[in-house]
Amino acid sequence: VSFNYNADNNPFNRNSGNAKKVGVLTSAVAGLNVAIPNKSKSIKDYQNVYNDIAEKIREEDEFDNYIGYGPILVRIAWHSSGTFDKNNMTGGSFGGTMRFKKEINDPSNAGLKQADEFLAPIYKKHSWISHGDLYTLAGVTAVQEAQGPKIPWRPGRVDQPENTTPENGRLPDATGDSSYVRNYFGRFGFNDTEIVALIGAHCLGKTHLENSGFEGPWGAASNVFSNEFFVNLLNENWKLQKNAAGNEQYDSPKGYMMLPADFALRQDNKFLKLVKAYANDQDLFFNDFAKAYVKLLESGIHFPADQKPFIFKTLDEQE
Ligand code: HEM
Repeated sequence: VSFNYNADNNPFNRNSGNAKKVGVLTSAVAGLNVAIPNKSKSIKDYQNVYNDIAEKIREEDEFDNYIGYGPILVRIAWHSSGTFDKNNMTGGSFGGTMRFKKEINDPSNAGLKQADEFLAPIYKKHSWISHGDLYTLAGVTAVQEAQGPKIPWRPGRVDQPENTTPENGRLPDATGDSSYVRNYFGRFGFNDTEIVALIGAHCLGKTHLENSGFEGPWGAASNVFSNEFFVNLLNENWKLQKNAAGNEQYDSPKGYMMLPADFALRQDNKFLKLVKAYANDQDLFFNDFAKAYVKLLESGIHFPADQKPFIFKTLDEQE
């Protein structure tokens, strides 16, 4: 693959017309955004950002009835990446466009302003970092600090102007069935393993009536990253019922919930096989999740071959 500065001859390049102005290197072949790591920054600088996010998660542990900010940071990292469309190479985490009103006000992003506000002082202190790097690094920090797997992470996303903000409506519909879910993630090029592993992130946090029209947590340990989502999906006694907003969700006697799109993983034989494998083997889940999450956060971005990923230490490992 060769790269050049002239984005104007690439019909798929969303920076067409202003790429020269903002100085972004783009791939003439694939339409990928090329990461430009800040040469004056080392892993130490990014570990400092990681530590500030991690310490703030610890300090503000009362958020959302003591679930804390971890889950909502994982969600903002995923939603800032989840706008990617490989068919026209638009959207994704590269441009940091979640910082603009149009994207943060997408009904699918309801509630994520709280994550943005949480990150504002971190950005103020480390204002050399791009928004795309900050949102994705926050998602990496949150998974690791919740005792999840190590997530190798690469910097170099570059803030893009407001007119590159993708249109609303690119995030998934929680009422979808298994073919909807498979088809939706096909837009990123994800296979069944990647799809099922990614949705296992629903071990974290909860749904909120005021955000999504659904209510309740997926399990008991909402701020610990584990395979509990899969264990509960298989073993709880689920009942489809209408919630207070009039939307159908699956509820269990223990007070857990599943979205129709979560439950779809039980209703398709190929998905179900993976659900069982992850319920039986947390290490397998951690391994597959880490790979798929990296791919999600890097959707639409080309990283130069010599750009080695950073692996951050957790706060516990630094004590
Ligand atoms: C079919 C795909 C998916 C659907 C339909 C879906 C839908 C939802 C919905 C409706 C909520 C509740 C939002 C609220 O009411 O506050 C939610 C929360 C969440 N989602 Fe997903 N999601 C999907 C995939 C993912 C993926 C791929 C990840 C991450 C890798 C993820 C991570 C989370 C997390 C951590 C929360 C909890 C946020 C909190 O506690 O505030 N989800 N999701």
